[in-house]
Amino acid sequence: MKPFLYFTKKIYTYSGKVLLYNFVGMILISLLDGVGIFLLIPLINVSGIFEIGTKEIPYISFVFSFFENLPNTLGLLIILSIYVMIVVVQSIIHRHQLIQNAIIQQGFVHRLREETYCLLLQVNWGYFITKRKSDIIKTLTTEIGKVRKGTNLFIQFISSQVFSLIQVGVALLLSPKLTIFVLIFGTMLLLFSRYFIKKSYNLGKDSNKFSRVYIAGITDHLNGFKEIKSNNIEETHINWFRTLCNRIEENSLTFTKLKTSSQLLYKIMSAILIAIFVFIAVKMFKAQSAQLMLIIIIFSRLWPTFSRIQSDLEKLSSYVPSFEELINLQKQCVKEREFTDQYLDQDNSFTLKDSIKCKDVCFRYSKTNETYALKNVNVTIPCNQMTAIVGPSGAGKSTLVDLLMGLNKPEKGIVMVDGKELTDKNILSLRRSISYISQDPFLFNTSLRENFTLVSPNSNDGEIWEALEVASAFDFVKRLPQGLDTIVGDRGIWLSGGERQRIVLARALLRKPSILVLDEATSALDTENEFRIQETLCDLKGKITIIVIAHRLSTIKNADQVIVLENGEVIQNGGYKQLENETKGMFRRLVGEQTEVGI
Ligand SMILES: Nc1ncnc2c1ncn2[C@@H]1O[C@H](COP(=O)(O)OP(=O)(O)OP(=O)(O)O)[C@@H](O)[C@H]1O
Repeated sequence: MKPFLYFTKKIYTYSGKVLLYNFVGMILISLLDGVGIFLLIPLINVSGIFEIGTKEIPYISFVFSFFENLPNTLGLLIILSIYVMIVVVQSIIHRHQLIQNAIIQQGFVHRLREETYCLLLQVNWGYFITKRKSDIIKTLTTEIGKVRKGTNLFIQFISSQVFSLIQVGVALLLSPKLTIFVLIFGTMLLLFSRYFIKKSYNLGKDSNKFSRVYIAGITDHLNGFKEIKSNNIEETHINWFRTLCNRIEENSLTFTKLKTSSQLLYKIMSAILIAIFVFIAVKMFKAQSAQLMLIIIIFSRLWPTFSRIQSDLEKLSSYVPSFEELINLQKQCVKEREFTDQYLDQDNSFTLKDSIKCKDVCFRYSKTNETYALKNVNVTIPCNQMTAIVGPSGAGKSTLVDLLMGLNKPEKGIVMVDGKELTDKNILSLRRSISYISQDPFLFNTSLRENFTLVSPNSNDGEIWEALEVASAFDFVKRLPQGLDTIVGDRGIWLSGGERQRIVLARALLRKPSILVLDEATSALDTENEFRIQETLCDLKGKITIIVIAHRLSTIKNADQVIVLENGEVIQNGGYKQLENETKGMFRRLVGEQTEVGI
């Protein structure tokens, strides 16, 4: 119940009074439906199919006697006119209500998507890397869709409960004993149906689990498509897929069986009860036609209500896991939010004037993990110079860079920017002045031009070509038949690794950053292009601050400072030449190894 109230409150906050009008509309439609049914009694009387003694029907018998006193044809015409009017009014309200409902629902789901997506983009990096991307995609697509359906069903459910209450009230006026009898049996059956509701919830949970495994699996397989093809392991993946699809099919069939079983049970119970009741009424209490009519009307209107409640509750229960999943994601995002609103409007005109410093910095990815990724790190990155970070794989190079950019926060120690501690107050300004290129250069699946303008919206073609020139990408882009309009494929797959790296470098430079961070960003370049990039970086020295992580040491020959990391600790720090001359240092060993293998 709680998750539904949570989203109903949200839908009300979004739509306001329109939701209430819609709610009233739904009740009105049901009421008119009820009135239409009651019209049956005078209709039967007037049409002369058979005579119902309407005087025995309490409270409303005067309405029926009004028709009885009219000439037959006139009575019939009036009743049929009222019937047509009711249907027309009901249909108009229904149409209006459906349109309003669609507007509210679409707007609500739009809001919900946007809200969740914004929350997601505001979480801290540490939390994000613990989440599986496919799970997030699933919540943002499938689960939000189910939440929309579930919320709509819940609102309909509540409105039909209001109408049921009105029906019960009318039925109590007409025949209290009979109504109480129906209510007692109905409630007993509803209690009995707890089994079905619980089962539906569990099936809903299973269905969510299967869809999570399904989306995650497909994403993994598509990402590793080349590995699958080149290692000829398609069969293994097809088998995995087949087994999962079988389980999804089974889950869906089990749900249908459950739903139909409960409905079957209700229908059988309802037929047996009506039969018993009519038999007792006719044979033992010699009920008159009007009373019989009442029994049939009350049963036929009230009993399906219980059946509907039961089936709605089952459906709603199957949606609960989706509600829980979305609420959990939103709550986690709020908890893991990187900044509060007050820090989002930071001045973006930051330029590094002195240095970024790490003072006694310690960091580990999880508090439960004993190993620190960085231990007592003390380094200074001077402004407008080139600093290289080197070390064996897993030494902590990327972790250190993430800390310098404020993506990770130190567990102990501080990071200082121009003498001020890096906190929520200045982190965004710092990041706005950084251009970062990762180990795995990423391009959006669109044209080259759009890849530039998405990052730097005000740049024109001239500036883009300039940046391409600086990044040694001018010639190859010029040769492409579509030039800047070339589409690059998923993550830029239609370009070679080296071409991708040069485009990403050009894109980073186009932003005219104050700090340029390259995390293994030139590893795929050939010697000629690497040399040209080295020259570019050399030209940029003195104008911007450059931080380079590189395994290939030739890339960092021009570095002003080299920081050598091992097992999370800084083991050497100094100029390239200085460290090369330290005979016992790791750096000299690394240089030696690379010279030997000719890197
Ligand atoms: N998200 C993470 N969760 C847990 N541990 C991590 C995570 N990322 C990195 N680590 C661990 O932190 C240590 C440092 O990793 P980091 O990526 O900084 O190394 P690196 O020097 O950049 O390595 P490489 O040169 O291979 O990229 C490694 O032991 C790694 O296993």
